[in-house]
Amino acid sequence: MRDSVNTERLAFLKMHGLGNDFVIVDSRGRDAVVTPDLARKLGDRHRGVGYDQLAEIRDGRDSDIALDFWNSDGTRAGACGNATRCVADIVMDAAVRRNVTIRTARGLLSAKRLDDGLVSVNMGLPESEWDAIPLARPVSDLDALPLPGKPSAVGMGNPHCVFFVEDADSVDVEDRGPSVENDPLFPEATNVEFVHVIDRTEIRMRVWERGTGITLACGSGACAAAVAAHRRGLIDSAVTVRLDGGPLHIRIADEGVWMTGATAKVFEAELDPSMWGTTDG
Ligand SMILES: N[C@H](CCC[C@H](N)C(=O)O)C(=O)O
Repeated sequence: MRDSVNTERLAFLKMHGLGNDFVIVDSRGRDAVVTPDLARKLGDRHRGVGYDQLAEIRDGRDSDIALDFWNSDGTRAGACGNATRCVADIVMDAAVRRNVTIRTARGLLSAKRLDDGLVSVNMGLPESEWDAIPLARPVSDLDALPLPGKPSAVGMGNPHCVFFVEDADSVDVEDRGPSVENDPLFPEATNVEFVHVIDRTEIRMRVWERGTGITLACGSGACAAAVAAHRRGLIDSAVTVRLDGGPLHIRIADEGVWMTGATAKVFEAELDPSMWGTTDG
């Protein structure tokens, strides 16, 4: 019963990966506490804490831990690469280990600590069928969607629509993002990436995230952009994706798409009881 936890203070951790920022709630050993209502309240940068995604850590059954992801508008996300790296970071630290397995809606992911301290996660294989991404109907070519600009569709456990543009820095992301996010071609809406290729090992990307808006980085989006660029023959299998918040290193391998980058702890705090445990409609 959620009412029974109404007077408790809810501990959380704030972290970010390249400015893609997260609230992390550890619900191991108890029932899940995050609801759409709580996710929205915490996601409010004025009246709550503010985050791009909320990650709730759950007990793993066939894995070390499980993770649920929420967007700041209270919707769920099937994948979140940067939050996965952040949580992997603290879980590996606490257990004095250099690897961890994580069950997500997307499947079983594995993460590891590299010698330079960066955290690497295998985000799994991209979805390549229209109904797995998902799209609303079959298309003849995932790399030439029937939308202006002929973007690519990539599923990384969540949907991505990748536009190849002349100059990602001159795209009005706030203007173009929302209409693509909600285009009927994407029955569950989509994340939207604008990408230009610098050379075969480097691309520049800016992102509009489903359920959140502009963010400084998007890990699954960086994977999707690399997959789309690779499918088009524009890059090698290892590439640095230059995001507004910094670089992510992506390597497309037979076993999945590896994503590597920095993670940072910001603060730990407790949420006032008045913020949560209230009705969810
Ligand atoms: N920032 C996240 C992606 C969030 C995707 C979410 N906005 C969705 O609804 O799919 C990442 O690092 O992968």
